[in-house]
Amino acid sequence: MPTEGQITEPVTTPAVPGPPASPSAEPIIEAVGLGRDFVLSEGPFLRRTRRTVSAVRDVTFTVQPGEIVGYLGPNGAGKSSTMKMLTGILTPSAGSVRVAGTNPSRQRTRLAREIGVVFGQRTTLWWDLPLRDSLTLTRHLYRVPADAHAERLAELTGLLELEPFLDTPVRQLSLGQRMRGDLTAALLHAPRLLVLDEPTIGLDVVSKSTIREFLLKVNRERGTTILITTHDLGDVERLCDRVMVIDKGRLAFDGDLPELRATVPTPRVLVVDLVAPAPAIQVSGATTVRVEGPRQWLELADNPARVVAEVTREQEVADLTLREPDIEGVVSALYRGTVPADNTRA
Ligand SMILES: Nc1ncnc2c1ncn2[C@@H]1O[C@H](COP(=O)(O)OP(=O)(O)OP(=O)(O)O)[C@@H](O)[C@H]1O
Repeated sequence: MPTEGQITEPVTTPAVPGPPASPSAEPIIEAVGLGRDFVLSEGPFLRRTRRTVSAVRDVTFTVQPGEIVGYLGPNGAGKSSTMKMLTGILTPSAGSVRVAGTNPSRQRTRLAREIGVVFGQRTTLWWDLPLRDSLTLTRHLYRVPADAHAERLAELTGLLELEPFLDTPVRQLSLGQRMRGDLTAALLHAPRLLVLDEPTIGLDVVSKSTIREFLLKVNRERGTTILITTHDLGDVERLCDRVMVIDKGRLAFDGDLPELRATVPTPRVLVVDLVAPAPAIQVSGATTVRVEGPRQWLELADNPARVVAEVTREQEVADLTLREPDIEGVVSALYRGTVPADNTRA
């Protein structure tokens, strides 16, 4: 079904994918002071008032070729509005954006050669056609040469295990199968940039894992840059070199996962399994925060090696696990606004 993200004009495409990105390359995305307002009419007829909602405000960032960047934020934060500006669906109200050397809203056809877009909640495939026919139509839309199409389709079919359902109408595919089809359609013209809006939404753990591993492979082997919005922090942990967090339209964080963890003082936790239940362990440099039978949880304020040495010297230990700060806790603290909004690179 055509969606607002679907490309409706035929475009030409190079026959072979470009080489992996070099570190000195130009940014593939460059947003400077990007903003988007919506004017809403509210209230009863004849007494309508106009209100302006700033969905995106003064957002500045660059993405380099070959990066995998997560674009996170709570509901209504401005993620989709940003994605729509990057893909040319919306025109910015303020600032500027360049994507793959184009002005997205003015050069949609040129941009379409360079990017692939997947919206997890919608499909760009033809609902009533078998997946194979849908992908053939995509080939014509992008004017991919037949031999290059056959080669890429074979490669993507192998990687995403599409063979068993290539001849099934799209409407009969499971969500996970459809998503694999959508990813194939988005990549058949070998774009340099893949923009993904919630690509794992509603999928089971196996399908999520298949898609994550596939995306990593595409990034590593083809150098495809990936920008992904997701509410699934498993996607972030497995895929993203870098995350940006947007909140109330503004960029609240831009950095890598260790930097993100460091924004919230969440201690590391040592989980100790004793051979038998015992009173709460007392060691310097750690606080026992929970005891359940033989298992105890110690929040570390000190070097784990020193605490582990002391615990094992004084207790009969069956097993030990060191848990890094939970990324989910860090992100929800950011969403709640308990972290100062000055953690951006821009
Ligand atoms: N077409 C529109 N008209 C009016 N307001 C809009 C429009 N699109 C978005 N908004 C408003 O802009 C703000 C940001 O919305 P946006 O869809 O970009 O958020 P989001 O981060 O993608 O949210 P979600 O995670 O729920 O998809 C919200 O307040 C939303 O109501």
